[in-house]
Amino acid sequence: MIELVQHDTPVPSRQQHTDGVWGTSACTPPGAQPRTTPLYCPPTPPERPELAAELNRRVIVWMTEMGLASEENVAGVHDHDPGRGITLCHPGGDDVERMTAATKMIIAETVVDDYYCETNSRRAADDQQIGPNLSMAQSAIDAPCLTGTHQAQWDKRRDDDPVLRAQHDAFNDLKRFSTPAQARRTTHDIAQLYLGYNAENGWRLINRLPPAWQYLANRQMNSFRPCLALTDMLDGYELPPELYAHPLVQDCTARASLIATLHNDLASCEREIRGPGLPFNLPAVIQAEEHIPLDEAFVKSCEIHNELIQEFEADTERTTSALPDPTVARYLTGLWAWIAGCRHWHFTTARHTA
Ligand SMILES: CC(C)=CCC/C(C)=C(\C)COP(=O)(O)OP(=O)(O)O
Ligand SMILES: [Mg+2]
Repeated sequence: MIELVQHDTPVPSRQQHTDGVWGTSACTPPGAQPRTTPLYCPPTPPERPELAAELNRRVIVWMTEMGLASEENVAGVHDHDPGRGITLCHPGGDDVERMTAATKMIIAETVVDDYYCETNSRRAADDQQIGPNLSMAQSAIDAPCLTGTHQAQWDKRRDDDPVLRAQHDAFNDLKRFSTPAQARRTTHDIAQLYLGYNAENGWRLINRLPPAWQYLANRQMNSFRPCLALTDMLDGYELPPELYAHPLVQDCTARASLIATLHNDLASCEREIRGPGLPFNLPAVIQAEEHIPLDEAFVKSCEIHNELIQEFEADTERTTSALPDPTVARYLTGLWAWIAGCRHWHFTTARHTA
């Protein structure tokens, strides 16, 4: 039985006034203490700052080799602090090489989002290449088998693009520590991730946010699943393919991935609502669907998170009862650890609190 504790989470009070001026909303009278709402999660894991700094140092060196170490991107690494994220989400992890490979994957998957999908300075406002770009990003980790001439053309295209080169190189590094089945897991999860990226773009093109049910179904794919599913590789064991593919384990992995990604939604929602383009996070979706203030939508989002985590408790108990193999319990403990670390990482990293 996992211990869940109440993490009092600050409720955003900022919301746009009718004249577009940001300020303290009427919900929080000046001088009042910020409102909080409970988020139920396992306890916060320990910090390992030296290891986190070493992982960040290593990935910045790697980004330089990939041609991705612009001043903005390096500053972004320090704000995002993926090295700290990996140490928090893998509290038992002690293999620096494996943890570096996992940190590279976070960078690689984030740059695909930043360069090919998000509304920002890296992407032309009229860019319509998300589909072809995501197809190439997937090919960079799931190589096409072409004729010699075409293969050479694809290899050159991949190597000429820092984003594609980063996918290819990070995945090759990950494969050094993965069984073929674990590597195939990652390939599949990232293809799903790109489906999620593409769906967001579809809503961006029509400038509409989806209803909450549809947003959450997509967020389960547009999620940290490629990271959570590395938990056995990082700890140097393998959940056997037939157990990983078991529907009960699949349900646990999917639900844990959604829960962890909602931590991103909650922690980043104010920044995203203030930023350019449609804000893709659960509070913004609920606010738009139910026509309620941001703070109420945020509280409802936390209630959905808490309901999901209760479901996840039931999922894991059902799964360990049905599948008594100790490797299953070890894997599920890794999913819980990812949830615990992800919450703390997101609510304390500069990327979301600045
Ligand atoms: C590292 C990884 C597998 C990410 C996949 C899902 C993803 C892009 C996020 C969880 C980030 O969410 P978002 O697009 O909201 O970005 P911010 O970090 O909030 O800017
Ligand atoms: Mg976000």
